[in-house]
Amino acid sequence: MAPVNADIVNGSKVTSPVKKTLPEVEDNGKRYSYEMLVETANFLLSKTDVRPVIGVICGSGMGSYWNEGSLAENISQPECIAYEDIPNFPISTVEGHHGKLVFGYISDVPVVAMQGRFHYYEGYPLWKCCLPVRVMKLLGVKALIATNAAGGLNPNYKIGDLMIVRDHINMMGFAGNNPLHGPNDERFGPRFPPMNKAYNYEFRKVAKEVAKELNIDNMVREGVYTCLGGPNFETVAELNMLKMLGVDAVGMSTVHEVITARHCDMSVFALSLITNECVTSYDHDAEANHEEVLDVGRMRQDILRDYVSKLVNRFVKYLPQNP
Ligand SMILES: O=P(O)(O)O[C@@H]1C[C@H](O)[C@@H](CO)O1
Ligand code: HPA
Repeated sequence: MAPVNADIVNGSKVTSPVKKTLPEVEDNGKRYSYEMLVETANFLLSKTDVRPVIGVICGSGMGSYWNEGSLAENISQPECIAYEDIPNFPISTVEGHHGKLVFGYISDVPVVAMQGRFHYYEGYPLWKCCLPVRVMKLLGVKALIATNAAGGLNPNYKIGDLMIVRDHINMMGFAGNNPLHGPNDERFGPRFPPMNKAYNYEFRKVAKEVAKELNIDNMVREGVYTCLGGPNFETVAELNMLKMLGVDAVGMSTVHEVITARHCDMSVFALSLITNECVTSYDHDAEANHEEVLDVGRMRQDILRDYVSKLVNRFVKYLPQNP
């Protein structure tokens, strides 16, 4: 029998979305202490003079790469630090997620942006996916803006719409998989944090006002997001179940980041870009795919950049002041 060529499948060259080999993606039960994250934060503070007050996580195709016109491109005086150069940081493995922290200014507000996030399906445990959120907290960040690409389950949503996240359903948490699972360090937050005000009311109100000012309110919705483990897209039966539960948009991120941010008392705003229609009927031919997700991200990058920039500018006045 001829030896198997790992690069060739069904006669064609494999174009794997994994762009980097993972040295050790498993956590092996090892958790990072508060002191290790302080070390990470101090390393970053020694590399830049920017003292960010807002953190932005760029979702798939939503500034997760450095593209002319993207949200990340709109950061002025940018100082980039690759994840692989940051002590204790994971690395990005997903196509369209660059793997850099960008320090700089949006609308004159000091920010730090993640160009590329970490997903559970990459092999990282949830606490490690959310490690950057805790690092942001230690850097002095007071508010998190998490963006994501998501499938539209609400039948009124169209591809290219933006959904302000009003609330989430933590499906993975129902099965006991939670970023706060394990020993609690009170220096970050309480053992039992509330989640009924996870998505800041003022931020959502302002976001709807800004949508009107930018004349994009016809494409801005507000709804409920859920995160599944991925990496496969959902079955028809799964989507119909989620629809019955009141989910408007389905993705593979954000929920655990928001839980981590709220645990350490950061204010949160989240925005989903509807990149595809969720297929809820067996008669439907369409199949979800990552290329479409990235394409819609590119299609909406100008609107998203302008929207998030204005939001940053307006959110500042709602940030908690130092005691
Ligand atoms: O990082 P986000 O949540 O924006 O990425 C979504 C979920 C998967 O990673 C990917 C699927 O295309 O897009
Ligand atoms: N399902 C899950 N995650 C996604 C989708 C989807 O349809 N689109 C973009 N990310």
